Amino acid sequence: MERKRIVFTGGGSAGHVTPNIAIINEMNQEEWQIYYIGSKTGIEKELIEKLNISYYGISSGKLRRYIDVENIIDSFRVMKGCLEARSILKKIKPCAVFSKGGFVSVPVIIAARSLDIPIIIHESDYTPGLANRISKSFATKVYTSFEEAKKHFPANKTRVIGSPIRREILTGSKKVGLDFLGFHHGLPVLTIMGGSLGSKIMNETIREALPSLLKKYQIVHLCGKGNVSDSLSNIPGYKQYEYIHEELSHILAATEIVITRGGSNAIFEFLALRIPMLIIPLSKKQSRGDQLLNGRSFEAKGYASMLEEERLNQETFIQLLEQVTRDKEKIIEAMKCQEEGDALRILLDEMENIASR
Ligand SMILES: CC(=O)N[C@H]1[C@@H](OP(=O)(O)OP(=O)(O)OC[C@H]2O[C@@H](n3ccc(=O)[nH]c3=O)[C@H](O)[C@@H]2O)O[C@H](CO)[C@@H](O)[C@@H]1O
Repeated sequence: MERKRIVFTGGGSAGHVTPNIAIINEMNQEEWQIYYIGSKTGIEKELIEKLNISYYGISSGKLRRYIDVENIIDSFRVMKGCLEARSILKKIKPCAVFSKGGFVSVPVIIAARSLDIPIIIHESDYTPGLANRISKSFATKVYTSFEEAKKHFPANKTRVIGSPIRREILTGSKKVGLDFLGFHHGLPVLTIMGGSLGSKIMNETIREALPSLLKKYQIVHLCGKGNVSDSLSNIPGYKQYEYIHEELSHILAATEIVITRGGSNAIFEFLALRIPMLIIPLSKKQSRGDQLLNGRSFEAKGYASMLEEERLNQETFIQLLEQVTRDKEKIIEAMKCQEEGDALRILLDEMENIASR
């Protein structure tokens, strides 16, 4: 029997790829032939090629919210990407394109639309990114993680489902995590995730606070590419990694508190794992402010405390961390009251649905 064909797209940072990985890992490859269209050099290429599925790299331009001469060059790259995506899609003839957003998805969506291929998009953030704002009118179906994001999309084709989380993230072992880290049971584990790309300001603040933090915690620091500090590599109770792959589930199973950027996928994973969070969102100066809104929403629901980057210093950081440590049980109780949907199942059913039409 011929396999059903589907194309995934999304990239630029891991947050636009890990939900795709969650779905791909659940699809039976004897029934589905899965393809991925991403950029030629982005993180999606590295993460997807590990899965052993066909990967196509296309030209793509950065989508900027400000005026820049680079925008002219990038608009040509996007046009080139559209033509490349169109010829790939014509060859594959998929039953649908699933997009997680990020700038590389735009040419793929435009090409899919021009070929009348059904398009499903998922928006992870409180407000849509530029790519999904462009894509929304072309989409057949839109899914969102946040209830509050729904109003930005056409009501008749939008559904709130939460975040599709990699199942393996939820099945880690504390013992394996502690063994991997070389940590003991005596002090709680604090994990720091500065977003999939790391965060300079978070890295600096944490490293300055290390002497006092290490009296109370064992620390895992996911610090982003090129940010491992050799001078700190032999400190007992402190482990740094640029990016963690398979071991993440075990590290999180061993984690008591997490300090994180406000990236949607990460915070939904911590919520599902009931790990209390201190969220330090990317500021409005460096982004459209989506992480601030994500963080505020989680704080209002009692899942986290939030510290805005402008207020971040040693004192506020330690104070807020102590607050989360004190409120840990209360936060976990609030997390347990969250209505649990199965976003992954809903998306898999949707794909079966489209393929059977
Ligand atoms: C700078 C930027 O544009 N950030 C955006 C990006 O964040 P970013 O790419 O940081 O994405 P998220 O925080 O949403 O997700 C990161 C993903 O990477 C995984 N992970 C991370 C570190 C690691 O060592 N190993 C690992 O597997 C996490 O478990 C998670 O699944 O996409 C998010 C979702 O649209 C947005 O909310 C963010 O604003």
